[in-house]
Amino acid sequence: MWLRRKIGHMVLTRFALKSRTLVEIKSLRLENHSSVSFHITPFPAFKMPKQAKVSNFFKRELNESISSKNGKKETKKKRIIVASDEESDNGIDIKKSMKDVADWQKGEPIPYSALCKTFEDIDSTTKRLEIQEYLTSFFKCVIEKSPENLLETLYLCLNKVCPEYENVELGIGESLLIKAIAGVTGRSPQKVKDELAKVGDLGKVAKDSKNSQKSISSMFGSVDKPLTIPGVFKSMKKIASLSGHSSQDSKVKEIQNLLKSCRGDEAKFLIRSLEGKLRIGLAEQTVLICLAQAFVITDNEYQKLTKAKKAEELTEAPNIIKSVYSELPSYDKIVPALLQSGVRNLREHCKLTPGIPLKPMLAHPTKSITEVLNRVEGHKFTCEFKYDGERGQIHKLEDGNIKIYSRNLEDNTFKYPDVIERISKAVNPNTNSFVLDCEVVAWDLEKHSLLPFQVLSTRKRKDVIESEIKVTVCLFAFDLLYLNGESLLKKPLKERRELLHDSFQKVDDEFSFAQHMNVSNTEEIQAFLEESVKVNCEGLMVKILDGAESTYEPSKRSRNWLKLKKDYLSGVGDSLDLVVIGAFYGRGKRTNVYGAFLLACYDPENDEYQTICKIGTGFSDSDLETHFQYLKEKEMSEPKSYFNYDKATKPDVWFEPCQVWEVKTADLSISPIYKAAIGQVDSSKGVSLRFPRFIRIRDDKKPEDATTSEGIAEMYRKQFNNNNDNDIE
Ligand SMILES: Nc1ncnc2c1ncn2[C@@H]1O[C@H](COP(=O)(O)OP(=O)(O)OP(=O)(O)O)[C@@H](O)[C@H]1O
Ligand SMILES: [Mg+2]
Ligand SMILES: [Mg+2]
Repeated sequence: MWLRRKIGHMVLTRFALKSRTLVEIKSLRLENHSSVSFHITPFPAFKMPKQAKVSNFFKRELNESISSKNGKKETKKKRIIVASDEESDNGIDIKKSMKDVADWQKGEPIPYSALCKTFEDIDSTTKRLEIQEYLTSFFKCVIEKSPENLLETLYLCLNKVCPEYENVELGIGESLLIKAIAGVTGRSPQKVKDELAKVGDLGKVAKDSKNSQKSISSMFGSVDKPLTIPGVFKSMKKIASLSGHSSQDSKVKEIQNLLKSCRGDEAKFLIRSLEGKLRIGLAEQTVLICLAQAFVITDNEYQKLTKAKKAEELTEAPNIIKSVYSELPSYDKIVPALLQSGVRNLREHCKLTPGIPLKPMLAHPTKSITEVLNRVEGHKFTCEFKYDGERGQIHKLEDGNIKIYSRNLEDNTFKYPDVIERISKAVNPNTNSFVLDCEVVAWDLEKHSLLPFQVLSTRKRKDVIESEIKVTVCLFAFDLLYLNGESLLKKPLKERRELLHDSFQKVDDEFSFAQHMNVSNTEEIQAFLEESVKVNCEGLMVKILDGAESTYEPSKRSRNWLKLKKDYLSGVGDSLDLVVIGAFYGRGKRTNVYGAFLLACYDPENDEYQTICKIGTGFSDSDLETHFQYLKEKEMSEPKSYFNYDKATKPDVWFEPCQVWEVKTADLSISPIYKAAIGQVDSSKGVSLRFPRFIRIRDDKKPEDATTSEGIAEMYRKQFNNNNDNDIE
C-alpha cells in the first residue's frame, strides 16, 4: 500500500494512532520538498505504544529508510533529520519539512536564497495558518543561528528599508526596472516589456530571462557570489536613499549588480521587492504574529510550560508586539530589545519616545446624532470642533529639538519651519519634553479666522523657507500624549486635557486649543455642530471623556472617538479615500488630459486593489491638468497582478498605485462589474459608488491607507440602518 504523506512526524504519528495499527515502512520516495510517499505494511504484532514512542519509531524508521537510499540521498536525508529534531508537543506546528532552508552555518550571514525559499513556500498556500507556520519556522532559525540578521530579514519580509518617519521610499518605477533587467539579460527593453505584457509580473519576467541566460554565463564561467540577506538589504537601502534625476543611472547599476548574482527564484522576489510589493499575501500583521511566536518558542523556558500555558503565551505575544509597535513604530528599536530580553519584557524596554512618531488614534464615522448618542450612552463625553486641516504630531525631544510628523508618520519638520519656530511661545515654563496631537489649519491673519483645507493644500511641501511662506497656519491642539518624560496614553482624556491646558497657552493667530463643549442632548449637539460649520470646521469629534474607554489608543479606529461631519444627513456619513489606478482619455474640452479615472479601494486581506468606480466629476480644469502632469509619469503598460477588475471597466491607461483621492458619493450600490468588497456583501458582486465626486488629493495617505474593502462593506450596510445604531463590526 502506497501512501502519500507530508513530511513531519506529527502527521505520521496521527496517522498511526488513527488507524490503531502501527505500520512498517518498507520503502520510501520523496515526491517534492514537502511530501513523501512510503510503502507500508501493517505491523500487527506490535503493541500500540504511547504517542511519543510512536513518533520516535517513525523518526528512526524514516531516517534509516532514507539513509539506505542512494543518489540524491544527502539533501533529502538532511530534511528528515532536521525534521525529526523537533519536539512534537510545541503548541505550534513548525514547518519541519521546510527547515532545510536553514542551510547555513550558525553565525554566517543568511543566504538570500533561504528567504526566497520561504517566500516561495508562503506563496504556495493561501491558508493563513500555513503561512504563519512557514514564516515562524524561518524566524526561529534566524533567531537561533544568525540573530544579527533578524532586523534585515524582518525588513525584507515587510518590504521596507527603514521606519516610515525616515521618509525613505523603496518603490522604484517600472521603466527603471525594465532597463536594469534588459541590461543584465541582454534583451532589449521592448522585449522585456512584451514579456511583461504576456506574463503580467515583472518579477517573473526577470527570473525567466535570468534563467534562460544563466546557461550562457555558466559557459563563460562567471561565478557571482551568492546573495545574502544583509547584502541585499544594504543595496536596497542604498537604492532607496539615492534621489534626484542624476541618481537614475546609479540605481540601475546597483540593481544590475544584484540581478547578476541572482539564482533560481531570487530575481523574482528581488524585483518585486524593488517594485514595492512582494505579492505573496503576507500582511504586516501576520509578520508581527510570526515574529512574536518565533521568540516565544525559542525561549528556553517555553519547553517547560504546560500545553495550556504555551497556547496562552503564543496568543499573548503578538498582542504585546502589536501594542508596543503602535507606540513605538520602529523595528530598529524593537528587534534589538526582543533579542536582548524577549517578548515578555518588551514593554519595559520600548516605550513611547519623543522623536519617534506613534500611529495616531483614528475616529469612527457616524451618520447621525442619534447614532452618536446611542454609542456614548452611559459615558461622560465631550464634543470638539473638527478642524479641517492636516494632522500634526509635535514632539519636543529631551534634547530640546522639535519635530512635527504627519498622520502617516512622515517627518514634516521641513514643511513647517514656522510652526517649529513659534511653538515655544505656547509652551509653559515647566513643560520640557512632550508629544502633542493637533490639527494644522490654514489661517486668515487679517480676519483671524479659519480657512478651508483647499488653501492649506496649496502650501509648499518640502524645504519651505520661512520668509517665503504664503499660507499661514494656526495650530489647534486636542490631545497630549507625553509630558516631561512620562507617557500619558493610559490616562483618561479628561486628565490628558487638563494637563494639555496646564502645559500650554494660547497664542493669538498661532496656537489654540480645540474648542470643546461637554454637551448632553440632541439639541445641544445640533447647536454646537452648526456653530462649528459656521467657522469653517468640518463638524464635530465626539469623544468619551472619562474612564477606561477614554485612553489614547494609538493606530486604532476607535469607537471612543466619533466623527460627525456636517454633511452627514445628505450622504453616507463620510467621504472615501480611494486610489487612482487607471484613466480614460478625454474628449472635447478634455482632449489633452485624462477625462475620467478608475478608482479602487484597498483590501488588506488579499493585498489587492479592488475597482470601485469610474469618476469624471468634481475636477476643475486645473485639477485635470495637475492630475495629467503627475499621473502620466506613472503610466504602466499592463495592470498589476494585484488589481482586481472586470474587463468591462478596463481603462485606456493603467497607473502604479501612487495617489489617494478623497471622494464623496451619493450612495453605494451592488455592481456586477466593480469589485470593491467582493464577497463581503454579495458572494460574486462588488460595491460601486453612485455619482462619485472628486474632493481633493490626500497627500497624507499612502495607497495602502485608502479606505478598505471592509470599510466599504460597512458603509454599504449602514445605508440601510440609518439613524439606528445597529453598527456592524
Ligand atoms: N478635535 C479633533 N480631534 C481629533 N481629530 C481632529 C480634531 N479636529 C480635526 N481632527 C482631524 O480629523 C481627522 C479625522 O477625521 P477625517 O475624516 O479627516 O479622517 P481622515 O484623515 O480622512 O482619516 P480616516 O479616513 O482615517 O478617518 C484626524 O485625523 C485629525 O486630523
Ligand atoms: Mg481631515
Ligand atoms: Mg476621511
